[in-house]
Amino acid sequence: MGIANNLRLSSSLSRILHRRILYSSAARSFTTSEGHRPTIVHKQGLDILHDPWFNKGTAFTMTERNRLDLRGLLPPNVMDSEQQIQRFMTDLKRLEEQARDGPSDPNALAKWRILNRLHDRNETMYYKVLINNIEEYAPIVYTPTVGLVCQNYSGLFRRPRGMYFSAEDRGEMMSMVYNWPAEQVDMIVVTDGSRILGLGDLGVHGIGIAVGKLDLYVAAAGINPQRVLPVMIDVGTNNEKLLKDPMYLGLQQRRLEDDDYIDVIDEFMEAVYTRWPHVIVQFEDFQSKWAFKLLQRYRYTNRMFNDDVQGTAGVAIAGLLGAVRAQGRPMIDFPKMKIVVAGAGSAGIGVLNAARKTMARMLGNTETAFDSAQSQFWVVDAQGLITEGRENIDPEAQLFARKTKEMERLGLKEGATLVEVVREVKPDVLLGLSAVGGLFSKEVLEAMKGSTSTRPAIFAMSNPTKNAECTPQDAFSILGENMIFASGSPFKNVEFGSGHVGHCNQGNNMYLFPGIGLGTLLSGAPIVSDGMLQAASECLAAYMSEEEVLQGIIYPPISRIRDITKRIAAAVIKEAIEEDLVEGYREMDARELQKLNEEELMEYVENNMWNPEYPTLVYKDD
Ligand SMILES: NC(=O)c1ccc[n+]([C@@H]2O[C@H](COP(=O)([O-])OP(=O)(O)OC[C@H]3O[C@@H](n4cnc5c(N)ncnc54)[C@H](O)[C@@H]3O)[C@@H](O)[C@H]2O)c1
Ligand SMILES: O=C(O)C[C@H](O)C(=O)O
Ligand SMILES: [Mg+2]
Repeated sequence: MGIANNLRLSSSLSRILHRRILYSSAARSFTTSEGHRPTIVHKQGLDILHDPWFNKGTAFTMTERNRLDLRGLLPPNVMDSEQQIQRFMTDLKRLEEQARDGPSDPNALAKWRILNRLHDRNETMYYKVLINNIEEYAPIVYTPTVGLVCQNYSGLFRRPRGMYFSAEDRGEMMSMVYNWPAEQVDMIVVTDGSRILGLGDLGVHGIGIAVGKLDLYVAAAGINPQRVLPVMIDVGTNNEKLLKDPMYLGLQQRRLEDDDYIDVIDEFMEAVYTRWPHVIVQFEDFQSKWAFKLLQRYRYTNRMFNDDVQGTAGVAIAGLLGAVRAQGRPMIDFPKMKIVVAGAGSAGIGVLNAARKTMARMLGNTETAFDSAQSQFWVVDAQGLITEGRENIDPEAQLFARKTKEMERLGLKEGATLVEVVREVKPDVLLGLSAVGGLFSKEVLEAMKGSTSTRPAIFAMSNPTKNAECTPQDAFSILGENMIFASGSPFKNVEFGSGHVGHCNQGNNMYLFPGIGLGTLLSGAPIVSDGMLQAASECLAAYMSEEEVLQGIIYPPISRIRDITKRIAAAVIKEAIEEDLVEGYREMDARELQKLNEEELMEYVENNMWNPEYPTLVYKDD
């Protein structure tokens, strides 16, 4: 704190000095190093970016950014006004093209723009619109449209939202963090843009994901929008197109690696926790090689979690338990399920680890229980079935490598194809987190007909829509009305004509992360423990009634997201109390929190959720 305060003092001192120089030089018609007579402004930071008279957006020079406390509030690439206009015009023209050959909803981007403009003008109204119409607009501000937004970000960028820390800012982050105007920040969603949905490395344009996730934090969890902060850490990009694109908004250099990379993330973490010691940091869409390492690095000392690894795991477990119940079987039959997983990245491995632990717990947590649980999974990645025969196997996937001898008995070899695996294993569940659209081809789905389950389940969890492993139409048409279907992106239910409906569940981590964040915040727990994550997942699993699961409805509709989030937050707090992790929040201290019964806990959560209502404003000069 001491260092931060000193930095802060010295940065305010330099601001005053700058101002003096500006004033006196203006009085003497002094010219700047840029050769122009300066315009005196009485604003700094976000105030100047939000003022159409003075705002220059990405054209603020580095000198001006330093002088006006703008560092970190804009993407790092400085552009001249010609480049800015070119970027704007390219985007304007693209709108016409999108109307012709755009995504399934040709108006999705136009809707995003209109909502985004409302967000800039009137935050209360924006969230009221979003909450009241969540079913219609979640797919615009969140998945899948948010993916398209990130892909088109250089054209869509207008007013910055959130903070940018780049590799060029090393050594400066501790002071830059004070450029953010809010004294309190509860929730940060941070990405390095390296794996945006299933769209790959989108570099600095990945900031859209952090913005979209935080929109759900406000809409679903009632986190105060004045206390959320989307963050992009720009360590470069390995996307060849972006490296050459003159319109790219980020650093045009290859990604930092090894210790250089870790140093940047460490510096960012130190800066934000110094200014806001109680903030929760959600890591989002980091490529898997960093997702796991960073999670291990910070999870035991910081209030943080990785949504793709841990949030996805919880949502998948809840859905898998739903699929067991949908067969009319009790949840404790879960360890008998045979599960084929396509994709062994951050999400796939996260799901596998959590599912293995859940099964082992149900079987008594003994060594044999873990062995037996492990044998329920077959994992296929880009190189096919993972066995012990795999060379250079990822350490995270090692646990799930199948024994060569056992596989030979099934006629399967190292690297066997997905269709071969499905044909031989006859799994209850086929779950995709591969980011490969259409991976569950006709052939694979035909092979699933051999499933030994009375209600086979397909989880096509990859995002956005085009990356889904299959559509519900494909799955239901081949596997019949009785199957269970979930997808990461929203799809419409399938009508069978006979009045019967094939229910399309949205298996997306949006059902968990808002409740995990809110519960952690209100408990004051210093870390997000495995138990808290498990409690969140169990709460989601228990949310659906017997009648609903029997109809194949294993996740709630998004219209109920605020209600489920509230319950999940309460379950997370309850678990934190049981683990003696609570430290309280604001006027609710740990001891009082421990005394609350379940009903009071729900009330406590509800009372701390922000609602989009206009407050009465009174002017006070300070
Ligand atoms: N529904 C959700 O809530 C949710 C949550 C997290 C991630 N996701 C989605 O999951 C996908 C993967 O995310 P990730 O972080 O694990 O990505 P990742 O890049 O870390 O992993 C992708 C994995 O898929 C494997 N793969 C590639 N081609 C394959 C093929 N032909 N057959 C089988 N496997 C193949 C790769 O080898 C790798 O193991 C993304 O589309 C992401 O949007 C969805
Ligand atoms: O962002 C989403 O919709 C879910 C998930 O976090 C993903 O990376 O796909
Ligand atoms: Mg994600």
